Amino acid sequence: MSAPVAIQGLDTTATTHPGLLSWVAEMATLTTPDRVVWCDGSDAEWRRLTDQLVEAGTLVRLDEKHKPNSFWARTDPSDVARVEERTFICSERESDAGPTNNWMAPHEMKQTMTELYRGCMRGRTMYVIPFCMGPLTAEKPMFGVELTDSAYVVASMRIMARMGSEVLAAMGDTAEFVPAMHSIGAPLEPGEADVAWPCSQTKYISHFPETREIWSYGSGYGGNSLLGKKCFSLRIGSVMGRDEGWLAEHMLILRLTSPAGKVYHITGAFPSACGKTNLAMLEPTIPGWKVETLGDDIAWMRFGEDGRLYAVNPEYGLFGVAPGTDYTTNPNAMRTIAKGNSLFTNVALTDDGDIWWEGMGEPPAHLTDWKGRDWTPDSDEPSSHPNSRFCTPITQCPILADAYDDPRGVPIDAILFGGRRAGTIPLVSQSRDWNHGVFQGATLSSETTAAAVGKVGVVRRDPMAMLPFIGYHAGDYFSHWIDMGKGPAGGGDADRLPKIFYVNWFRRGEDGRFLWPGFGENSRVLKWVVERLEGTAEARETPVGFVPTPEALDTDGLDISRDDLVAALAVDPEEWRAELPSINEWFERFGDKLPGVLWAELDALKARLAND
Ligand SMILES: Nc1nc2c(ncn2[C@@H]2O[C@H](COP(=O)(O)OP(=O)(O)OP(=O)(O)O)[C@@H](O)[C@H]2O)c(=O)[nH]1
Ligand SMILES: O=C([O-])CC(=O)C(=O)O
Ligand SMILES: [Mn+2]
Repeated sequence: MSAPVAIQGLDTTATTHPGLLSWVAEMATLTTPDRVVWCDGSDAEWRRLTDQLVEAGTLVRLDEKHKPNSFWARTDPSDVARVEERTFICSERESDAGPTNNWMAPHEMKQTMTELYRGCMRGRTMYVIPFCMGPLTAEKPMFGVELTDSAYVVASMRIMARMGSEVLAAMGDTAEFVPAMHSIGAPLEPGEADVAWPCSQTKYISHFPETREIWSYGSGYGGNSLLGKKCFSLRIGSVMGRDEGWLAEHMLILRLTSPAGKVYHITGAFPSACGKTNLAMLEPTIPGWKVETLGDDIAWMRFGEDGRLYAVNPEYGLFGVAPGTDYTTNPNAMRTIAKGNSLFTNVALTDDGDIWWEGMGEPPAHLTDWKGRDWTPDSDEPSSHPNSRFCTPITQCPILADAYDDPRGVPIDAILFGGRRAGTIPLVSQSRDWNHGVFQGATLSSETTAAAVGKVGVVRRDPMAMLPFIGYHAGDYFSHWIDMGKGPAGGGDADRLPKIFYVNWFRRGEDGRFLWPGFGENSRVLKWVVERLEGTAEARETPVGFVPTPEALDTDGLDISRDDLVAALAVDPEEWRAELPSINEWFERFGDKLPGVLWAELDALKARLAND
């Protein structure tokens, strides 16, 4: 094809990587932006972009005395969360996408989206964002390049991922990278005035697992547009992990130090808006225990030479749920954002240039709500969208662990699976062994939240909290988990594997109250977990695993009634028997792809419940 008509900035000296140059030229020719800008990740670039976004009305600068170098953003009211219905895994064969994903043939999707992309950046700038998920010092750095016509995406990516000149230089001329194409899908005709949050009603979030490409169209919102996050680190990452023998998971990573100075590392997979950020930054309420943060959303786990599983956080920032975040629930998140350099999306603005959301103490007498309207405590609707977010550098977290930048990661002692369930699931149970833990993960269930478009509060299976993020057939994903239990190259030692636990902070009493106080008090559960690793904590064996006796949990100084504690820990065979048909139905969806060991686990559970 002939060279594109002079698009300013295409003739870059920023890189001599031939594959990158030709891909950028191809996409610029297709989308016809006015200019192409190669992002360097500098402070000057951040200032330029945020000034421009303020000018355009997308951002409002917050008052320096509250939140320095920080901004308030409001999206289009239709563009507020991940769009699972519009998310596709475009593997060559439909059967490789499996029953939990939307599928379209790659050539068909590319044809459809090529027509959408044609001219879609007219009147706009195409930004080229070289990024790296995980430390640049990794043996094999995980490069990606995102092309986008959204300056908001560039600013957010600067917080969420290592990006810019340093990454481009490290890529050299030959590095492999994941091409991640993004457009908001809102071309501007000459003379046409822009809106504050341009986007399209037509949305596609497409993944091509075989060629490891991402094409996103129509949305500017978080998980739909910051393509290093869910799209690369989870959907494409899970495919890489399957092929290369590692795990890409929707997990927080924390370091826990006991009063005796013993160090443990724990990961936790809870569905979106079910407590990962809060647990990752937890402030223990029990004396002498210390938590340090390593990651709040994504963990890449590989075997080390010692046969242990090591976790790395591929991200560089926190994209946290705002409502409910406060000095009483998550003080470390509050301290992180207080340092500024953050973007706040779909929260409320105070009259003196700070942000506010539900759960942050007493509401001020007047606010501007996430839709830009006047808001008072008498208003009918909440001031902030339930999926409103703070986007803030993880390096500002006051309890960030020093191992955060270590490309080897940290050795994992325990994995927690968790969901949001009003009943049935006890506060914590320990799996009998690895395969039983995989069964707990594979049957994890949770009430839906506002993190994805759709009805909230519906119980659904969300295996390993990865339902919307597994980039291939979920049955094969379960097999991969079972195989990981055999250790590196199948020759592992079960003792070196992390132990698996299932938690539920969200069980409710008959009156609808949460039975367990949660947040910082979850340190009591973490304490029990590591005491189980040490073999010192009491548990009773139940049909669903080992559950603490009420005495085994440290409740010193905790304000909880004995009845609530017992109810939080209860395993009611009746409730569990009622759960079995839906587990059976769930497993049947995977046909012969469901590993036999998981059917065996279900049979064993049925047998234990029958005897109970
Ligand atoms: N009752 C109760 N609520 C909690 C607890 N931990 C978190 N929450 C609430 O759950 C919601 C989501 O918490 P987050 O920690 O942001 O969830 P997340 O898993 O990081 O969410 P994503 O960023 O969407 O993946 C917030 O409203 C919290 O206040 C807990 O221990 N108990
Ligand atoms: O992806 C997003 O938009 C936010 C997030 O972390 C999740 O939903 O799990
Ligand atoms: Mn998440």
